[in-house]
Amino acid sequence: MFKYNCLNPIANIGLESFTEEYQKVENLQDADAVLVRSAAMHDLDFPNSLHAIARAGAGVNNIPLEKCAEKGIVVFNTPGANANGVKELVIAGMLLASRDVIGGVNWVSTQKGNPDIAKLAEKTKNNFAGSEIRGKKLGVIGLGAIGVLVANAATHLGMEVYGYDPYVSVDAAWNLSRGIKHSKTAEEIYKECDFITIHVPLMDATKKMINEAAISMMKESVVILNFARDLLVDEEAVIQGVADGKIKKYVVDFPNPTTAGADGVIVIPHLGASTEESEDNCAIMAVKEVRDYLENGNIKNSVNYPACDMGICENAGRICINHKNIPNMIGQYTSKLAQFNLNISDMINKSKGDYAYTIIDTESQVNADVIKELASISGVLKIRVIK
Ligand SMILES: NC(=O)c1ccc[n+]([C@@H]2O[C@H](COP(=O)([O-])OP(=O)(O)OC[C@H]3O[C@@H](n4cnc5c(N)ncnc54)[C@H](O)[C@@H]3O)[C@@H](O)[C@H]2O)c1
Ligand SMILES: O=C(O)CC[C@@H](O)C(=O)O
Repeated sequence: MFKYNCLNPIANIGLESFTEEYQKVENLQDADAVLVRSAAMHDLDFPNSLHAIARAGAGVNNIPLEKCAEKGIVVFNTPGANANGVKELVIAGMLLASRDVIGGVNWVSTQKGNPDIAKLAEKTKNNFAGSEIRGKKLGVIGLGAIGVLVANAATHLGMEVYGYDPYVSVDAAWNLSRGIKHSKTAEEIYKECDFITIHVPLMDATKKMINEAAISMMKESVVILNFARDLLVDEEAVIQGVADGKIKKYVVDFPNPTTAGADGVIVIPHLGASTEESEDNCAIMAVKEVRDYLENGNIKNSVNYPACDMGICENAGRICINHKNIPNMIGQYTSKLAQFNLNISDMINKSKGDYAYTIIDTESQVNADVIKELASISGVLKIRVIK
């Protein structure tokens, strides 16, 4: 029996794909796996029983990835599963920044019961008039799952789109519409574009990437859209830019005391992925990843351990080892198994940065003594017997 804990509400359609072999537990300390959305996990203590954390979403800045890797806990996310939901809200954000729909709707609600509202609206509507996005230049920083969809959708709306991503994947590049201009520097985007949208992960290297220096290169009346993470932007500098008349609007999906209620800022309460479809997609993918890992030892879409897949075990035994990426680990495993006269029928070893993962299938079952011997090897972080 496997136990899982949910730190946030996870869509039922995903949880329903856990079999009767799984039990939901209320306490993380009892869990083999945790499902999470945006709950902050940095200050939590993780029990030795915990093998996996699945983020039903893309951003993993709420999870201590290194601390997890050190404990042999594999952290998964669900790449692309909520990208369409975010893309649609980014398009809405561009429209809301271009035309004062929010101001207009708010004005109408102040006229409740006014029999002359229709006539008054015709006189007043000019206050809420705006401009169109067709023909404007959009700069997309970060061409991953979301950035590619935003860039392609914007070209279909008649925008001239510039894309910047020094680490763009081959798949993402293939998926980009041909009309998108490839910017080799972020500066080109800052200097050229009327709308700038960022879709990069929050990491040390990207923190406050939109800062005073970046803003100073931007065009007058630029619109900045941030559906990635608030800490990517120096929001004090943005608010100053709005006050100076340089920035027309800042549209952001992450409310905080700096931006809530600030002039020229449209703050959305983190709704990018809050659609039925995105929540379902993320939950289904997260549960699938957890099940494949707990039941077969396979890793797909991990952010702190390498991808590693040996399918379903058809042999007598399977051992999975999370370990440091240092020399001679495989040599030590094979010689320990040889000491116990265990024949290896299949084996795979993959690494990612400082960490590595090995799956070993054996021709006979492994007993507790073998596991104790393997676990005693320096550099082994976690060891599991799947079969
Ligand atoms: N508002 C929401 O509800 C919501 C939903 C999903 C994701 N997000 C946020 O959006 C981010 C992006 O999501 P995604 O699914 O597109 O992720 P992704 O991993 O598919 O794409 C991120 C892209 O950013 C690029 N990148 C990294 N550093 C860069 C840099 N310095 N300059 C330019 N590009 C850089 C990467 O190469 C990658 O292509 C997530 O990390 C998350 O923080 C927010
Ligand atoms: O779970 C959510 O609602 C938000 C998810 C989003 O921020 C992400 O990074 O995927």
